Amino acid sequence: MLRAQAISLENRLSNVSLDLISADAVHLLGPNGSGKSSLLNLLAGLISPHQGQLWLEGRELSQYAPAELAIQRCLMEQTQQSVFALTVKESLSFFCAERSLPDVLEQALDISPFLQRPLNQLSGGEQRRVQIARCLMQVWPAIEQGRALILLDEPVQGLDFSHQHRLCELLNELARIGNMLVMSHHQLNLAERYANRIWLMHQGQLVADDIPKQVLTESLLSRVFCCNVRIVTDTEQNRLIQTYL
Ligand SMILES: Nc1ncnc2c1ncn2[C@@H]1O[C@H](COP(=O)(O)OP(=O)(O)OP(=O)(O)O)[C@@H](O)[C@H]1O
Repeated sequence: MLRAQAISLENRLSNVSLDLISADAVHLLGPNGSGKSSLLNLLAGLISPHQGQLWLEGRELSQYAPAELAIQRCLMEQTQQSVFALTVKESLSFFCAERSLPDVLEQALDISPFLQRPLNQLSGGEQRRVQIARCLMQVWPAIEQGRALILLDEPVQGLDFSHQHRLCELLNELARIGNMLVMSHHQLNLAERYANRIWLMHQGQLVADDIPKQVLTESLLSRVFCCNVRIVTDTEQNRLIQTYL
């Protein structure tokens, strides 16, 4: 379990309290600048709150040694550029020692066709898929045991629709076996379909923490995103969220 109690970060986050439990698949939503990346960095233990406290499995997050955290929680940052001219394979082994790519990652992320190619010559979406694989492989033994904390900042950015769905299916499966997942993004319909809980940020505050049906409402989304939002239901009773100015 990960618990944040009244955490604040100067001018970025204000008085955020939340609990993340085993098997949670949380989608973190909110307008640009609302504090999503800041919150993920705090939950990862990369920065410390100016006020409030964070606990991971009952222990203060600040008490964990970096090496201890590195085998239990992973954070994929929104922008991550390789400074080395490595192939995809070299890049994966550089970050993940001798581990080979697990089959479930390969099935969802389709990386093997470009394993021998230089990372910096891949398309944006292909690079993103490698970045996700690298992040998950960092904590793969913990993931297999269902005790990892997986934090992903905009992992679907740049992915085509098929890979967006395949990634969300994979992540939900990892959550189902006990891992804790938080992923930020801007795709309301993905959150509706895949989140078991949504955290909605607005101006540095957590303004909603609930199941998709409670958070994804026309009135709340319109207010937070300053946009018109319409929710329609198709013939199979799926809710589809439309946005327009
Ligand atoms: N390192 C930093 N130091 C000071 N302020 C920062 C820093 N990084 C971000 N901010 C500010 O903190 C606020 C929250 O930024 P954050 O990156 O957390 O938002 P976000 O919700 O992830 O946005 P986006 O959807 O654009 O990625 C913004 O006003 C931003 O300008």
